[in-house]
Amino acid sequence: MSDKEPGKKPNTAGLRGQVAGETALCTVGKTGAGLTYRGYDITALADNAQFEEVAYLLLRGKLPKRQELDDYKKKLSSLRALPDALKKVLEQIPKDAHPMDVMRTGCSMLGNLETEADFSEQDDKIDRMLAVFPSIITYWYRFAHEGVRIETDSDSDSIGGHFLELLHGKKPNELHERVMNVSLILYAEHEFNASTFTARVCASTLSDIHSCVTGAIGTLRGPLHGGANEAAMELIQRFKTPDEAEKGLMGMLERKEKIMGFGHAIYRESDPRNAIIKQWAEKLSQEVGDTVLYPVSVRCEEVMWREKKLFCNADFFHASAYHFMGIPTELFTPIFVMSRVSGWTAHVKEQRANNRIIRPSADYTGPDHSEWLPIDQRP
Ligand SMILES: CC(=O)SCCNC(=O)CCNC(=O)[C@H](O)C(C)(C)COP(=O)(O)OP(=O)(O)OC[C@H]1O[C@@H](n2cnc3c(N)ncnc32)[C@H](O)[C@@H]1OP(=O)(O)O
Ligand SMILES: O=C([O-])CC(=O)C(=O)O
Repeated sequence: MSDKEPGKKPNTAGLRGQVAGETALCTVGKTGAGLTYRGYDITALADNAQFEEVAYLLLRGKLPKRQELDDYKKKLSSLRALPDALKKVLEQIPKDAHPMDVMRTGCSMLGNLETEADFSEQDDKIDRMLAVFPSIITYWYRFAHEGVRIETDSDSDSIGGHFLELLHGKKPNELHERVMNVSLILYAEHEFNASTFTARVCASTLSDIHSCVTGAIGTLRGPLHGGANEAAMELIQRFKTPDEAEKGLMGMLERKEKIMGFGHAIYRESDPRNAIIKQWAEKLSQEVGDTVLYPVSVRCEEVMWREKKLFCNADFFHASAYHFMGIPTELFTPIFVMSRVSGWTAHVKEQRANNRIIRPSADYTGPDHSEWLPIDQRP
């Protein structure tokens, strides 16, 4: 049922439709605009930009010139090493831990070792997180699963290429590096989504940058938000053919189950990131000779639109795209973190620059007055 029906009171649960602040970073679902970062259309960015260029745009307020981008990438490449104390902590985390919990702990530990003493340090702390997050997740993953202590530098000058190189122990091919770059751009920023709002609430108390990002990681972890890309993978892997997928989805819809990777809190007809990642998923599917996952994903998309007018969000085709590049499913959401840390921290900077503590009100629904009873007289 649409909230827009005449006479129907809008459903504002989940703060839907409420303006909770200002931002110059991003528009989501604005009529005719789709998704923009500082006014740049997401398609133009995904077609032309490097992720580091987009991070610079979000964090420094303008696209870098050639020399500025070269310097920025050099700086990020120089910040990839893990402190020994952080390696020790990562080595304690069990193999069956969720990698998002590893990211959360990794970020928090980094905040203990390299604390932001003063907001004047924020840009350096942010650059460090952008540079070191791929090292945190791949160091833990390969230590926990293969028992190796990897070196965390690589020849790759891009964050996406660097991640793949550390994960697989070899340089990625051009297509994979390109897709990682596009993926990181698509996930970089999305206005007042739940994890970004978490970061801003934390920032509004004048807390430190690692606390803001640690809280945001915890919020992104849930399957209704970033965790949906992993859940989407689990879904599509259940089906061996498109017909099986159709039957399976129809059953799930009948049982009123949530289908992960579909729907959105703000977009109503499509998520502009989907068309972009879908094209790349198709290219990757051809590269690996896949005849199952991509056609199954396409059928899921058709069925969900036909039955419920629900469309794929950014997460759905990311699942098969990442899978085709040999990325383990449980690392999908940490990749989202490696990207969204740019958006989160750009929002923290924006909040700090014009701050008032975020403290909304609640409609009280409890009893009017409760009479105190001593403990042994309580019913
Ligand atoms: C990068 C990202 O974070 S994108 C989001 C990733 N999350 C997912 O993919 C999880 C699956 N999707 C969902 O749970 C939801 O669509 C959300 C959380 C993204 C948005 O939630 P809401 O804003 O509450 O959705 P919305 O108001 O559009 O829901 C309308 C109706 O469609 C249903 N619906 C929405 N998405 C789905 C879905 N994926 N599967 C089945 N039904 C759905 C809702 O249950 C609701 O039904 P109701 O009116 O009977 O209660
Ligand atoms: O905007 C949202 O609610 C969720 C989302 O798509 C994102 O954070 O990328």
